[in-house]
Amino acid sequence: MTGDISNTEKLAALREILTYRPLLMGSILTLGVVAALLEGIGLSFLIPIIEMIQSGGTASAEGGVVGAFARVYATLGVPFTLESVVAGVVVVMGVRYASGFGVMWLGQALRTYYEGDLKRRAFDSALGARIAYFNRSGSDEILNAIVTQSKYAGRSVSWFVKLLERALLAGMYGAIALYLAPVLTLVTGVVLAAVAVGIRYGLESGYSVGDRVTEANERIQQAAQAGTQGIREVKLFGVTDEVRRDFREAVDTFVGATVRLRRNEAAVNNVYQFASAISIFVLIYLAVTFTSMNLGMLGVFLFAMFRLAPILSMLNHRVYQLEGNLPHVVRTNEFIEDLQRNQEPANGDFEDIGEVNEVAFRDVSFSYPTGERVLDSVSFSVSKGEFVAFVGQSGAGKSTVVSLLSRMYLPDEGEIVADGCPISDIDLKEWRSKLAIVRQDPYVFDDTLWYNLTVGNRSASREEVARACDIAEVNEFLDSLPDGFDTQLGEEGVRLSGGQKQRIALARALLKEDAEILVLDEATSDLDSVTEERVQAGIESMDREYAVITIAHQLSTIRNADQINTIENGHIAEKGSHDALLDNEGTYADLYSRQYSD
Ligand SMILES: Nc1ncnc2c1ncn2[C@@H]1O[C@H](COP(=O)(O)OP(=O)(O)OP(=O)(O)O)[C@@H](O)[C@H]1O
Repeated sequence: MTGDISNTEKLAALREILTYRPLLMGSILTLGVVAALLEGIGLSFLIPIIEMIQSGGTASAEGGVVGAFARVYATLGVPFTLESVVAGVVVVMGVRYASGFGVMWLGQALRTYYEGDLKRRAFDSALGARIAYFNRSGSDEILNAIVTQSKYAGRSVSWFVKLLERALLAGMYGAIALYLAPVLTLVTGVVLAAVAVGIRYGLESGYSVGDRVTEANERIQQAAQAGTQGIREVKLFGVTDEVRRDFREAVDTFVGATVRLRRNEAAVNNVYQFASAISIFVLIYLAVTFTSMNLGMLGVFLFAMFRLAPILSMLNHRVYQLEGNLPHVVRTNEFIEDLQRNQEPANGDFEDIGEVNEVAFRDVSFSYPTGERVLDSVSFSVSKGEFVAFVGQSGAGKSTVVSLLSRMYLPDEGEIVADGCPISDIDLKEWRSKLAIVRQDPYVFDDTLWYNLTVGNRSASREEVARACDIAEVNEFLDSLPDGFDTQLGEEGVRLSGGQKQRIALARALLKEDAEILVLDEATSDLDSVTEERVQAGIESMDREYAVITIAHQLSTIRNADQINTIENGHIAEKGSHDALLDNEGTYADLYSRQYSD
C-alpha cells in the first residue's frame, strides 16, 4: 500500500488503538485526568501561599481561590496555616506524580500488549492462509509485517498515550489561565494556534514522509535478504553490483526520508517554542499593564502560561510523530485483514472418513490464479498397495497434481475423491494427516535431527525412527553427525547437502503416523543412483501399505510402478505399465530410450 492515507483511515487507526483494550485505556484516561486535575490544584496552591507570605502567615479566607482553599481545610479539620498549605502541596503533587507514573506504566504495558497481539494475530493468520496468498504476496513481505511493522505499530500506542497525557495537562493549564485572564488567554491561544496551523500546512504531512520511510524499510529488507539468503546465486550470477545498487538506493531513500521527517519534527518543535517564548514576554507586559491581577494570581497565570507553551509545542510535535507512525498501524491491520480473507477453510461439518483405500482424480482441470490452464481433464486413481507414477517434461503439471491432492489449491473443474467422498468435504487437517508428502526441496527446521524426523509423529519410538532412517538411508550419514539424533541442523548448526535433506524428509514422511498415501515428488532427485535405488527398494519392501504416487525424472525409479502416467501440457497423454508403455513406443518409450540408450 502506498500513497497518502485518508482522514477516515487515520481515524480508523486511532479508533483501533483507542478501543484495543477499553479497560486499560479507560484506566490510563482516568489517571491522566486525575494527574491533570491535581496539577491544576497544586498550581493554585501558589495563590494562598503568596498571599500568606505577603501578609505574614495569614490569608483572608473570604471568597475567591483562597476562600475555597480555606473551606476545604475547615471541612478536613486542618488549620489553614502556611505550613499546612505547604504540606497540602506536597500531598497533592505526590498523588499527581503517582498518577503520572501510572499513566506511563500502563501506557507502556498497552503498547507492548498491542504489539504482541498484532504479532500473534499476524502469525496466526499467516499460518492459516492459503498457499496462493504466499505465492502472491511473497514470504518476505509477510515476515516483515510480522516482525517489523508490528513493532512500529506498537510505538503508535505509546505516542498516543503521551499525546493524551499532555493534552489533558494542556487543557488544565488552559482552563486556569482562562479563569484568571480570559481575554489574554484567548488572544495567546489564537496566536499559538495560528503558528501551529502555519507549520502544519507549511510542511509535508508526517504521514506521507513516514510512508516513504516504511516503504524504504521494506526494500532494505528485500535487498538484504537477496544479499544474504541468496548470496550464492548473487555471487555465481555476478549480480553483486545490482544487489548493492538496490540496497543503496533503498538505504538512500530511507536516510533521505528519515532525515526529512526528523528535520520537520525539529522545525515544528523549535518554531513553536520560539513563538511560545515570545508570547510569554508579551503576556507579562500585557498582564502588568492592562489587568488588575494581584501578585498571587499573576504568579499562577504566568506559571500556567509558562508550562502551557512547551506542552503545546510538544503536542504539535507528538501529533506529527503519531501521524508519521500511523502507516504501520494501517498497514499491519490491512495485512491481517487481507490474510484473514484468504484463510483455508476452517473446521466445520465435515465427513468422517476413517481409513482411505482409494484416491481418484475425476476429470480435474486447474489454472493458477495468474495463468493459463495447467491441468486439463486429468483422471487417475490409486489404491492402497498400488504404486502410480507420473513422468513428463518440466512444467508439464506434475507437481500441480500434488498441490491439488494436498488441497493447497482447489480444482476449477472435476473432483478429487477419497473412497468416493470429495476431499473438499473432509476436514482439511484430517485429510492432510492421511498424506505423507516428500518434496524435492524440503524445509529443514532450525532444530535437532530428532525434532525434524519426528515432526509428523512426536511419540515415535527409537526403533520406529531407526527403521525409517534405515529405509531412507539417513543411517548412511548419521554416524558422521557430531551429536547423532541431537545434532542441531539449519542456520546455526550442521549444513546438510541436498541429498541428505531429501533423505531426512523421506524418513519423517515414513514416520507420519496416520498417513495412508505416500507422495514422492522428485523426492530422491539429489541422490546418487546407487543410493536412490537402495531407497526405492527399501520403500517397495516396506510392511506398511501405502497408496504410492511418485513423480520422477529418473525413470529407473518407477520401473515397478503399477501404472505410469505421462503428462504433456497438463493432460495425461498415455498410461500403462513400464512394459506396456515401452511397447506403445510413445513419449515414455522416447524418454526412456534417451535416458538409457547406452
Ligand atoms: N504457484 C504458481 N503460480 C502460478 N503458476 C504456477 C505456480 N506453480 C506452477 N505454476 C505453473 O504451472 C505449470 C506446471 O507447473 P508444475 O510445477 O506443476 O510442473 P512440473 O511438471 O511439476 O514441473 P517440474 O518437473 O519442473 O517440477 C508451469 O507452467 C508453472 O509455471
